[in-house]
Amino acid sequence: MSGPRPVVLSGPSGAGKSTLLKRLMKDHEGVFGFSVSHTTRNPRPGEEDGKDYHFTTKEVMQEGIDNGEFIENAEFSGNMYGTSKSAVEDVRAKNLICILDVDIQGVKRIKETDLDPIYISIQPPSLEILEKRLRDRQTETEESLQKRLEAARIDMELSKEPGVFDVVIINDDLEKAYKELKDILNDVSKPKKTKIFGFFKYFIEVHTFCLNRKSKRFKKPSKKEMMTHFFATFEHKCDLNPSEINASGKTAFLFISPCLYRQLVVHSRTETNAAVHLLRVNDLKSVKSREMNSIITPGEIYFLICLTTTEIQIEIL
Ligand SMILES: Nc1nc2c(ncn2[C@@H]2O[C@H](COP(=O)(O)OP(=O)(O)O)[C@@H](O)[C@H]2O)c(=O)[nH]1
Ligand SMILES: Nc1ncnc2c1ncn2[C@@H]1O[C@H](COP(=O)(O)OP(=O)(O)O)[C@@H](O)[C@H]1O
Repeated sequence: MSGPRPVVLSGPSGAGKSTLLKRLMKDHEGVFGFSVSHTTRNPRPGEEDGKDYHFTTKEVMQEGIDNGEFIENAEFSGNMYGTSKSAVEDVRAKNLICILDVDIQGVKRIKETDLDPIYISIQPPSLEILEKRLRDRQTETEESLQKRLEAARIDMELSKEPGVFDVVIINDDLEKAYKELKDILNDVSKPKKTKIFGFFKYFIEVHTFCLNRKSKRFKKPSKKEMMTHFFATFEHKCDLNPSEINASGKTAFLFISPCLYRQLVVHSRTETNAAVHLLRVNDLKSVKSREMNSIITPGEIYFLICLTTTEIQIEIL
């Protein structure tokens, strides 16, 4: 799948996943998008259908599962939960980093797919504290609380196994846990390695531009600025394979950092760490300033490449 790596948040019910997630989404609007799961459990007060979950029935959900509409699904505390393909695709279509909140069964299922996310486990400091938080939350009956605690015991054991999670965060102090999560996601949101499938023969126009730090308006960089950026040393490589391109005849705009552009121009078969951002728009004027701000750092010089296709495949590894 293309785009930045998704993020899977898992951990026992009551560990603090939703609390951390909600804060993250609020503080980083336009960066992360939540994969809205389906569930057969009843909505809690304040939960919104289509935002927190797609609340559904067992029959409807089973039909969707049978029709292959789900990436994964699991039973938890007597209810069905599942991630639909469209939940993830909706987030990716908006160019956002997809965050999934799934239980340990979901983690295992996702590992069998090609989603390739970062796996983060949020753990409580202890089972006793978890129980207290769940009781204080006042969302569970005694029966569902006991089921959650039972699942939590298994989850807490499994999360200690090496290789299951990339990172385990102990949510003792909320501020500390939030900072840890933010730091990890900060790394994730920077593309590490980018694979680009050949498109340079489809260039129709190349512009250089820079967003003015103060006015936030575009300006053409000076020759000196350009040269400094353009010839900046870098040792990354870029893998180009023109046969992979699937031209549709439309125009797309590719915002590309100078070092990668230079690699493309020199036509070398190398790899790159350069940040690449693809905006699927047919008209530059339609790019909202919020989208632009999440892509472009004011003061840095970019190349804007107009391409004759919207079907460029960019895989961020
Ligand atoms: N496998 C799977 N688990 C999910 C999904 N959505 C939520 N869950 C998990 O289901 C469990 C129960 O979620 P929920 O009923 O919202 O309770 P809460 O986690 O205590 O707020 C949690 O461990 C979630 O991570 C999903 O789409 N797939
Ligand atoms: N670090 C923390 N310290 C104290 N209470 C917390 C902390 N993190 C979360 N909580 C509280 O614990 C309860 C469970 O958190 P929640 O985010 O709903 O967990 P989850 O989504 O993992 O089920 C909530 O009432 C929340 O306000």
